[in-house]
Amino acid sequence: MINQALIQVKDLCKNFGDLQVLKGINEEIHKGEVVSIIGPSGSGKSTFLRCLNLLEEPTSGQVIFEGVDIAAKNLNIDKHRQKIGMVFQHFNVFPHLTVLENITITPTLEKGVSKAEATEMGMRLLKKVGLESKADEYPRKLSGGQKQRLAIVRAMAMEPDVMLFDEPTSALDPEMVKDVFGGNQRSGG
Ligand SMILES: Nc1ncnc2c1ncn2[C@@H]1O[C@H](COP(=O)(O)OP(=O)(O)OP(=O)(O)O)[C@@H](O)[C@H]1O
Repeated sequence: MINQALIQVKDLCKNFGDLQVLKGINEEIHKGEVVSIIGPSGSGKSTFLRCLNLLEEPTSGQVIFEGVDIAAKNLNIDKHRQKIGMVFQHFNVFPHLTVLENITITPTLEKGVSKAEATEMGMRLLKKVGLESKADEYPRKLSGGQKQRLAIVRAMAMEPDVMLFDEPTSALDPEMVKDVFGGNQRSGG
């Protein structure tokens, strides 16, 4: 299909008990777009992102990813999640693995990439974000911004179709985002 949206969100609602957090969201996101979701604390930004990879189950509505409804019974949710890189609010890097191992572990375990190939890709990604000299350090020795960059390249190592950042955009260095991802930027409230 020509110009099909990568992600289509249709009338998405999410309640936690009596609390209505998402009240009928409609949105389309296309390949190459960089979209920011802006809103007050507690307004549902994380909940929205988590609905996109079914970390939260929507109360109603649909999320269509690459033309497939992610709630479809026959959808392989693990395969779906592999296509979506997620950078969590507190970066969630593995403290017991080195910086390089943080990047190589998932592609080798989940995608069958060889250790040598994963290492080569890991070093390439670390170079891209200026962390190649930290490859053999443990994350506790990294600054907050460096941990963030590690979390980003770790997600990118799975070569996802989409990257979701569940963190304040103010914490993201716009130049770095542009450099690493390119793409068109768009903000949505
Ligand atoms: N698992 C849950 N159970 C019950 N309530 C929840 C749950 N997760 C989130 N909420 C509530 O849903 C609302 C939206 O939370 P969410 O984390 O999506 O907000 P946010 O916009 O990402 O906030 P912040 O900017 O502070 O990170 C909040 O009132 C929160 O307390």
